[in-house]
Amino acid sequence: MSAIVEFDSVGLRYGTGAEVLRDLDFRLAKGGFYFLTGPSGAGKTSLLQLLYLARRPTRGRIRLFEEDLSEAPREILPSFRRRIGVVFQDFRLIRHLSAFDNVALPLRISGRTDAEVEGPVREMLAWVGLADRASARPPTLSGGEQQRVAIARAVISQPELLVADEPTGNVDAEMAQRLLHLFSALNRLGTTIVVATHDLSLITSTPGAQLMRLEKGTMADPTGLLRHPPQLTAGSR
Ligand SMILES: Nc1ncnc2c1ncn2[C@@H]1O[C@H](COP(=O)(O)OP(=O)(O)OP(=O)(O)O)[C@@H](O)[C@H]1O
Repeated sequence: MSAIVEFDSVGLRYGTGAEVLRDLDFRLAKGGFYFLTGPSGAGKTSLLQLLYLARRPTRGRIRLFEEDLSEAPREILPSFRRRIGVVFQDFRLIRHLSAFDNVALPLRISGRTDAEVEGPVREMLAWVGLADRASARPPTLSGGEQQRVAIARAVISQPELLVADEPTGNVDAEMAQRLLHLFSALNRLGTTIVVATHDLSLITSTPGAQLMRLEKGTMADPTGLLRHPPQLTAGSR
């Protein structure tokens, strides 16, 4: 089985509190599209933070990109993080950079020249409906506009794994569908997608996507599909 993510008996606690994630055992297939749902406080953001290596589990093992990273030295984590695109719930845009420069950042970090960055960034800003806001700085953008910049930044470098925390929470239904098309297009190019959302319309309009549901820190997996996902390849749906 080709898994991009494997959780084995994973638990997470903050400080000395009770575990907020418990006994997580699941695999995500390379090239899959997953929605993560569950009530507020169920642990969705915490689980995503484990996925994009912002936290380490307090118990169990996590394999990502076929490497066991549970106890990997901190110095090697940035090289893995660069393979992951993240849409944070609170956007985390760089305030003093324009929308254009925020979106360009991952490409510049990977060594692209200004000439190579220009076209893709303009195209991506146009796709998320912000062609005319390229030079605006985040504090002058609305919440929905900031969210779209954050999404553009996360997908621009076609990461192997995209992790998005409520990525359509601040946009209207039409824009939410448009952003979902962007995720689906990225998925067809091979990116594995994990989206935490409460928005059922996103889930029902994405055929082939799988649903993960967290309840009080544990994963419901009644069909067993998360432990034994079917083989998926890019473009298979
Ligand atoms: N930094 C932290 N320190 C201590 N407890 C935390 C921290 N972050 C989250 N928690 C607790 O962990 C539990 C899970 O929170 P988490 O934010 O992961 O849930 P969620 O499902 O994403 O919720 P929501 O849908 O409201 O965003 C909650 O009980 C929360 O209070």
